[in-house]
Amino acid sequence: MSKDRRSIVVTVDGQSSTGKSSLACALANRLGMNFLGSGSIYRLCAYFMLRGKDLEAIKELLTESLAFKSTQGDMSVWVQGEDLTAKINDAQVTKMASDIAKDVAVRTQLADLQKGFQSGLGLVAEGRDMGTVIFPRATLKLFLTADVAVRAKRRKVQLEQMGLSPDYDQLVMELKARDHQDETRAISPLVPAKDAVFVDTAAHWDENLEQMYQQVLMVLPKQVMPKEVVQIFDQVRQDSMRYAQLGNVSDYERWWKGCSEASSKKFQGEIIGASWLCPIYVRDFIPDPINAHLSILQNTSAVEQAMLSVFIATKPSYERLFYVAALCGQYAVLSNRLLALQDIVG
Ligand SMILES: Nc1ncnc2c1ncn2[C@@H]1O[C@H](COP(=O)(O)OP(=O)(O)O)[C@@H](O)[C@H]1O
Ligand SMILES: Nc1ccn([C@@H]2O[C@H](COP(=O)(O)OP(=O)(O)O)[C@@H](O)[C@H]2O)c(=O)n1
Repeated sequence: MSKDRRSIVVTVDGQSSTGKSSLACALANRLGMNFLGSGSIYRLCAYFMLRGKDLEAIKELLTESLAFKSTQGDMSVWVQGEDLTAKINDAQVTKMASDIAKDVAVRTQLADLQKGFQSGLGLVAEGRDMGTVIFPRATLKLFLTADVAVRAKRRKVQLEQMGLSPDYDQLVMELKARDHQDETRAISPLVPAKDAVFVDTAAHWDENLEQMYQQVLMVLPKQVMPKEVVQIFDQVRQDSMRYAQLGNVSDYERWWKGCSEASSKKFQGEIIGASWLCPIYVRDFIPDPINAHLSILQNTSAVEQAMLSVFIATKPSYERLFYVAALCGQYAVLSNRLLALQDIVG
């Protein structure tokens, strides 16, 4: 069965403390998509079980009132309006979460809850089995890695910020033990999906986020665009690179004019309003507005960013939107007239 073009899911799997939840939550915000923190769901389940609640009641409670919030590089978890982030990160809940995660009844109930997050514009789902078990047909599967020493150091800082006092050596031992337990369990073990893209998160947080965002930009348009738009897009991409190398803008404009007229005829009525959207977004992505026209030609990923932004901003049907976005992309790459853009933006 082919992947459903309309359903965008980005999965972020990986070992403990590689940055799954904080990076995936920030990525979801940047993309304007829903976020699912499956690790927190296992932690909450353990937390409420320790307080005597049964699985059904926990599932109901979380379905009704679970919320994730992203705050400056960290993610917080709220249930019934209460921030439970620190409480679900203490050592007892952490160990219990990994223990109950081996239980098939727990996994089945929580799988239903997790799949329910797939609505709206798209979903970024974080956890250990998001790409392998819960969303095997995801649009993009990222798998985060980092050395255990790096992870333990980060986890120590994170827990200290929550008011806890962890010991570094103890954390290294716990991380290794939990990784081993998660990797070797019989159901849904922590393994990279066959089609996963690896991201080493040893780098700076912003750099990791940018890298993940660029991965989305690379796959998303092709995943959801109709074939004929993919062809247009590829052509724009190739030609823009060629012309950027040659520095020959006028030939490029001539080509675009013909192409644009043909597209306008083909998608008549579909492109209303599109011509002004793209310049606004491209302007936001280009750090040096004076040389924006050159940057656009030299940096084709700006076109992809523009397309994605238009997609996020307008939210109509994917088909229609990507006709618009592809044409916006052409416009951005080819128009090459900063004054005209400013005139349009006003
Ligand atoms: N470069 C980085 N990449 C990912 N996380 C980082 C980075 N630098 C610091 N961190 C911090 O590491 C901690 C662990 O990240 P978290 O998202 O909770 O990991 P996980 O969900 O994989 O256990 C967080 O406090 C996060 O802000
Ligand atoms: N999709 C998931 C997410 C978490 N889990 C379990 O839940 C525990 C806590 O997950 P977490 O993502 O909050 O843990 P960290 O990676 O933050 O250390 C893990 O040790 C796993 O055993 C899982 O089995 N499947």
